[in-house]
Amino acid sequence: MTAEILDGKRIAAEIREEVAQAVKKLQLELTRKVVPCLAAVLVGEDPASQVYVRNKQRACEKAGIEGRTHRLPADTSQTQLLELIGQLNEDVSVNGILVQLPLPSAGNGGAGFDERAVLDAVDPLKDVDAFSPVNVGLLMQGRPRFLPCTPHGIVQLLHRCNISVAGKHVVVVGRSDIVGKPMAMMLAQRDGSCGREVANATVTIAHSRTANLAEVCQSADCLIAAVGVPEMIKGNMVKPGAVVIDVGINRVGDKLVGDVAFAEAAEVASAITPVPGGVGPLTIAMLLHNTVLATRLQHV
Ligand SMILES: NC(=O)C1=CN([C@@H]2O[C@H](COP(=O)(O)OP(=O)(O)OC[C@H]3O[C@@H](n4cnc5c(N)ncnc54)[C@H](OP(=O)(O)O)[C@@H]3O)[C@@H](O)[C@H]2O)C=CC1
Ligand SMILES: Nc1nc(=O)c2c([nH]1)NC[C@@H]1CN(c3ccc(C(=O)N[C@@H](CCC(=O)O)C(=O)O)cc3)C=[N+]21
Repeated sequence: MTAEILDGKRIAAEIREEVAQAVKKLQLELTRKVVPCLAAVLVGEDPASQVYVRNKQRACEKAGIEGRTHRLPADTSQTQLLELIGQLNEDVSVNGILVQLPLPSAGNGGAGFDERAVLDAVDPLKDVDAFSPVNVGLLMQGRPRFLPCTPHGIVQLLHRCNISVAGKHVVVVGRSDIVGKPMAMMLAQRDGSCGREVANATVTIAHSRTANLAEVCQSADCLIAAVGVPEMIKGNMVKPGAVVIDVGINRVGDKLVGDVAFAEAAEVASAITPVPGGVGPLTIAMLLHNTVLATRLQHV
């Protein structure tokens, strides 16, 4: 193996420590004691979400943030879910709201959800995922309030590993609202609003309809895989010396694997993120960061 392993876990710990300091600093600025509070809403039993919720709760506690998880059964109705979000919006002790995606689809006891309507209901000032239309719009315009956690984590990882993508070709495989789309937008920014050092990339977005995906990937100086298909990016799709960022979290048997065939890709790449211990921990660190930012917006 030749590639440098980019230690997301270590960098996430560094960021979490900074967040813990930011919590203390905020508390010194305020006259009455405020403990930042993140409310997560988990409907049903999506496995990637379960991992996330578990790790998030621990990380909150360590950073001096209160984590509350609202677990709802898969057959919860849209109205009930919207009612809970309404309560969390009103509750001044709640600073950040996160609705775990994906919401259960119709069939497993429930009628399914209108995901868009649910995300629209979250108060934009508490929208620590940055999924609400206001926050997506602000990001598109290059004046973000909250940056979405996973892409922001990747920006931080690149920056803190001294990897610049300015002028380079980045291929993002995946165009979801949660990872691929905002990732592509952030890396193409000209003005440093999403992290100066990593902006100015030339970005290609690839997806399930991309023709010649292997060739497109081979042309990437930096390849970011956010697909949700275990180990679909093979070693021969990676350009020698490329930086490979694996966003995928796939449970295969009792193991977590990424979207990249790690061992093969690590033979070719100059640097690569592992799964676990890569992007996942950074997502959580940036969520904590956003929770403190939200608390500041609401109190200062
Ligand atoms: N590490 C972390 O912190 C996080 C990890 N994840 C993980 O990242 C992965 C992606 O998540 P998410 O973005 O939400 O996933 P989605 O399922 O929402 O999106 C997947 C994207 O990949 C594309 N795609 C699917 N199959 C192929 C294929 N064979 N070839 C090319 N493109 C393909 C889809 O294309 P099309 O649009 O055409 O359907 C779609 O754009 C998952 O494993 C998820 O668990 C997610 C969030 C955070
Ligand atoms: N509204 C919403 N926002 C999200 O950001 C969101 C979501 N819904 N739904 C699910 C996906 C998935 N996701 C993960 C983030 C971190 C880990 C994580 O910490 N992974 C560890 C796993 C360690 C382990 O427990 O084995 C790692 O990669 O090292 C996992 C999964 C966020 N997501």
